[in-house]
Amino acid sequence: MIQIKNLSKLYQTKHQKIQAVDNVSLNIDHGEIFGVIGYSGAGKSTFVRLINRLEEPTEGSVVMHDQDITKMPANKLRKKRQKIGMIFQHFNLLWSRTVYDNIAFPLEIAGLSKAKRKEKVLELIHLVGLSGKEEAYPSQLSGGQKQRVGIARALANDPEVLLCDEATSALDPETTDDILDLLVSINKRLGLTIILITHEMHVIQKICHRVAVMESGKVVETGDVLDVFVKPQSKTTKRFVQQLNPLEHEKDKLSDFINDRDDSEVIKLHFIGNRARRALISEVAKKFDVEINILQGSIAPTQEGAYGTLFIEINGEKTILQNAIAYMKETGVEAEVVEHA
Ligand SMILES: Nc1ncnc2c1ncn2[C@@H]1O[C@H](COP(=O)(O)OP(=O)(O)OP(=O)(O)O)[C@@H](O)[C@H]1O
Repeated sequence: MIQIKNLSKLYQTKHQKIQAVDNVSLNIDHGEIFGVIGYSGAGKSTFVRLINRLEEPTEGSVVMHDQDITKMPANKLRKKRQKIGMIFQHFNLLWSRTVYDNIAFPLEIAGLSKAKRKEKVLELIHLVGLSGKEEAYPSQLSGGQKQRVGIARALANDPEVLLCDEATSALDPETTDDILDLLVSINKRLGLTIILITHEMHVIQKICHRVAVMESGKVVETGDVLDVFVKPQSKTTKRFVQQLNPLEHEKDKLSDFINDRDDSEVIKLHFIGNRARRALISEVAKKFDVEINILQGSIAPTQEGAYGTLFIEINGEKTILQNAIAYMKETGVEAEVVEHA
């Protein structure tokens, strides 16, 4: 487990003090994919760099497998860092070295023999799907391939933790998905703990088990990804969740499709996990004397199951309508009545 306690970073420039990370405390479990999301300037990069002490904290501690990283002397820290892999938005590859030599680099530093290096590098190249590209230079690779090299290099010394600093932000959506799939498969195959920072909720939705939302250096919300999606508490989290369903915050757009009769209600349904498979709408329509108009909906897979939202307008006699809504709530599907214009 990684225990982060009261971690803070204050930058003091000539003209101002910036509290980049402000008293952050988190526990990250072994083998989980933990996401940190925030807008630009929230303190995400600083936070992730405090974990491996690329930045020195002003206060607080980072305890990784019972070792306090913040108190380690330089030589011990150097050794420990070999067990903390890191990948970056702009890959940070050595441009004059081939794919093979980039991946071999951390193994050279760790003092592995040439034969051992070769064995490990070829295994990693296979793992990240770059077989055949051993002799290519970074300039001859696509963005996704460059990041695969970055991942292989980060895994060279069998790390306990992989830190990902906006690792997919420079990639197109399709390549982003490929890299995220690769991270999930590495997490499963190697049981590797992954901490990733991002400003995209899609990344959190697709691969994270838990998420922390950062704002002005503080963690304003944290929890299981599905819980945070269904019941976002802070304003910032709500904005991030809306990224997944951009139409949702444009409620006035919905109103174009609403009949808005006296005997109608607009309901937002949240389907979580296996409940997303239930044919709830046809069930309700058969069971109750109501009419249901589907306004809009979306569904997204997460690591903990599917998460879907559906906006419906439901018409019927008042008591029947209330009974139908109560029935939907009883099934465990979150149903909230939406105020509309
Ligand atoms: N070396 C530094 N010296 C002074 N201020 C810094 C330094 N690094 C970061 N900051 C400031 O700390 C705050 C947090 O920056 P940080 O890069 O951690 O945020 P972020 O959430 O990663 O944003 P982005 O996604 O834009 O990189 C910002 O106000 C930034 O200007």
